Amino acid sequence: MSNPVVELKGLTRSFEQGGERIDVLRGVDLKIMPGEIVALLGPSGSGKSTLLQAVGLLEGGFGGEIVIAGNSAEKSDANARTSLRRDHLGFVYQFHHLLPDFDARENVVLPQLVAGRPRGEAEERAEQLLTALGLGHRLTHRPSQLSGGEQQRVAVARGLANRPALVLADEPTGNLDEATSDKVLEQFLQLVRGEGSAALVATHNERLAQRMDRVVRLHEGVLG
Ligand SMILES: Nc1ncnc2c1ncn2[C@@H]1O[C@H](COP(=O)(O)OP(=O)(O)OP(=O)(O)O)[C@@H](O)[C@H]1O
Repeated sequence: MSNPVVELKGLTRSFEQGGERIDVLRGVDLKIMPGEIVALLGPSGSGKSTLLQAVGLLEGGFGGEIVIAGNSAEKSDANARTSLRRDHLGFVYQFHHLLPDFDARENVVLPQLVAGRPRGEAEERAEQLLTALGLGHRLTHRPSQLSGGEQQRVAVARGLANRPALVLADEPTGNLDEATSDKVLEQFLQLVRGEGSAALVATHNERLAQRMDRVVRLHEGVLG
């Protein structure tokens, strides 16, 4: 049997606020297998973003163990963690964070160049992903020339560009109206399934969560 793409064992995280300690994550256990799409539900402030930041290896300060594709993050130095992130993970945020001075295609090309892919191949991949998302006619538009839904679809293409084993998505459609949100999420799920990637998708939205393979709920610092 293959390795889980991510395994969390007893993950903890506390913050100090006004001299008071808040235990946000109190021992989170989670295992995601290749190709599995998991919805992470929980009310505002329950720690969904904090959990995604842990898995994304973007911040320290966590207790417990994070294993990405068989590699323990705790046992890796900063360079090895960067490689783990680059080789295995993709990110889609609620607000797209696209580079404003670059067009849609270039926003999807750049992370591939950083990962060492030749420009020609990177452009081909960017065009393929953007076309699959219905943006074949928007390749040379800059973010400011795109609608909110279009911007978010470019962010989806960028998150998938390097064929990550696991896509981490934090409220990927949270800033869109309901109809657009449904459409973008449907395209996101279809593309992730087609690519065979796994995904961990934080959302408040129970209805959208039901479209995924499995739902986990964050409540009082643990997953139920
Ligand atoms: N850097 C920080 N310093 C202090 N407290 C923090 C920090 N980051 C998060 N918190 C606290 O941790 C708790 C969980 O925050 P988090 O953003 O993970 O929740 P969330 O479930 O993603 O919420 P939302 O759905 O509103 O985005 C909140 O009470 C928040 O105030």
